[in-house]
Amino acid sequence: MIEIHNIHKTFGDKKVLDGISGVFETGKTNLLLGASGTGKSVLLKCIVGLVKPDLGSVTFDGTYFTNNKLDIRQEIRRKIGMLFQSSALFDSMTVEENVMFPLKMLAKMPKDERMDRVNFCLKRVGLENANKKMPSELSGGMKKRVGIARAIAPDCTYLFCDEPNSGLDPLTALKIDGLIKEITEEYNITTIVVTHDMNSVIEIGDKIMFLYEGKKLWEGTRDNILDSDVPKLNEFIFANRLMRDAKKVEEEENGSHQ
Ligand SMILES: Nc1ncnc2c1ncn2[C@@H]1O[C@H](COP(=O)(O)OP(=O)(O)OP(=O)(O)O)[C@@H](O)[C@H]1O
Repeated sequence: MIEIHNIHKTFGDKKVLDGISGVFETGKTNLLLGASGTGKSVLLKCIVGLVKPDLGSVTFDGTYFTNNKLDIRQEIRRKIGMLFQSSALFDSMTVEENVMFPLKMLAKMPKDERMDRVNFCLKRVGLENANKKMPSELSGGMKKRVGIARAIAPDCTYLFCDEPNSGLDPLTALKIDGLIKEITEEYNITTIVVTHDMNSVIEIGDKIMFLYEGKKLWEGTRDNILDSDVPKLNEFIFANRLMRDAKKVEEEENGSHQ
């Protein structure tokens, strides 16, 4: 479980995060949802320690992270896997070398054990025969899969995904979402996904935090998001025609039951 308390961040005179608190649960896919520029990525970076909040704290499974001693922060960082928007694979390395990379950096693991772990992770994401391929030979969806394999390779406890669906067709996006959710549940990790994709909300939103202009306006699950009474959230959701239709069906069904 990750807890954040009263996170503030300002760049120059622009307040980007304005006192955000909340809990991200273990074994669940926790979404940070909001329109472009609302501070989702900055909040994610504050949580992983890539950006220092001006005020506020982050706690990983009860261990205080922000401003703690370097060795404690490093210990927590070792348990974090990251999947970046662009997949961020090393273009000059094969798939196998990309997934091996964090194992070489972080773990004192014998070579054959490292290789077993790489093969295990590639198999888990459905890429068992791609070891020797170069990133340039892969489709967007395959690159995301390699990114996921690399993120989970060091046996992560926390998984952070920044817009994992960007640039993917809807069917591939669905598969990547499904894979993230499956892995989260299978290994009981705490996953945070930054997204503005309503499909992801409906497919994998176990817990959703909606941000607007640096503030948390709503928190809930995919089961109650269509019933929110927060105007800014409704504006965001029902900009999507399918969501408007879903709401209409729900209202008609409720009407017919009364
Ligand atoms: N290092 C930085 N220096 C100055 N401003 C920044 C920096 N990082 C982010 N910002 C600003 O903070 C605001 C929030 O950015 P952020 O990337 O968190 O938005 P977002 O909600 O993730 O949007 P998107 O969905 O488009 O990625 C933006 O106005 C952005 O320009």
